[in-house]
Amino acid sequence: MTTSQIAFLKGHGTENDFVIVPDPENALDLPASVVARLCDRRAGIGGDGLLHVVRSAAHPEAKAMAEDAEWFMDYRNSDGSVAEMCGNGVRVFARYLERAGLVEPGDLAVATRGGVKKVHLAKNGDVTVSMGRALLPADGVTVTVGGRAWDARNVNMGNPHAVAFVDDLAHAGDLLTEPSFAPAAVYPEGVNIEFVVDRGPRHVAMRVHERGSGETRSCGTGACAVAVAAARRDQADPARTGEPVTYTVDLPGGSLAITEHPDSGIDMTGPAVIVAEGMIDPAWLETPNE
Ligand SMILES: N[C@@H](CCC[C@H](N)C(=O)O)C(=O)O
Repeated sequence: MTTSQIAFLKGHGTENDFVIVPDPENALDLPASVVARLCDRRAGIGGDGLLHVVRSAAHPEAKAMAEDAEWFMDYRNSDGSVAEMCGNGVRVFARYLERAGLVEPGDLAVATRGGVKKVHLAKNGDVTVSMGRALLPADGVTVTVGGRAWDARNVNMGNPHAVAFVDDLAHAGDLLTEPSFAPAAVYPEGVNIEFVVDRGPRHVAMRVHERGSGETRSCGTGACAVAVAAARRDQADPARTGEPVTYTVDLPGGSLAITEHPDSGIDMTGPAVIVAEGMIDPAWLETPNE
């Protein structure tokens, strides 16, 4: 880690919160241990994850996308692990780019490990991300908490999800530990697990246990996975009906609107807010136990 001052910002999307570290030329060494310390809610800045803001051309994982998207979201979970995609993160990332004057307001593209995502920053503060298509592997998955078990739907939004429809969100328990899932081989890289109840027509509520972060107050890719699973359950698959379908997904931190189109994938709309900016104390960074 470098000893010079490092700028950071803090932001959130429906209370899925992130430490944002601008590093255009990819000059910082951010090992998992440093990310975990920065995301620590008591001894660090605190966040569900970290958004490392790097020019695509300067990052080996993003170089190939540099012509289509100038900026790469190098996303990390709060335990320091790498994830393919973060739906709330990409909205907050776009909000940061606009605020910093690094992109024009309106439409932009962001490179992620899950591919290039098109983003629209609306004047009312909402940000819409085109998330691409969901994959629906046919594996049967069971999620268990306490004595209860549910059949879950395997949905891949670039990152892996298991969606379980439950009678009561309280049945997910305290989510302080990861729910068990089987067979483990379906998710060799781990999984994000969503628990869902119905609230009304095309309206659901969910809780999530995120891989690498624990229970969070929102998960954008999770909300998309839930909307897709609900549409299949409700016989409203746009590829069959030819009509787009929109679900409102309530999460502990707010609501997201998820629209699945017959041929162009999934749009997710919700707020994205920058709440603070500051400098990381280099002395703190250099003394790992403080
Ligand atoms: N909160 C995110 C998802 C972040 C990544 C996830 N924990 C994983 O490891 O796949 C979102 O808003 O999508």
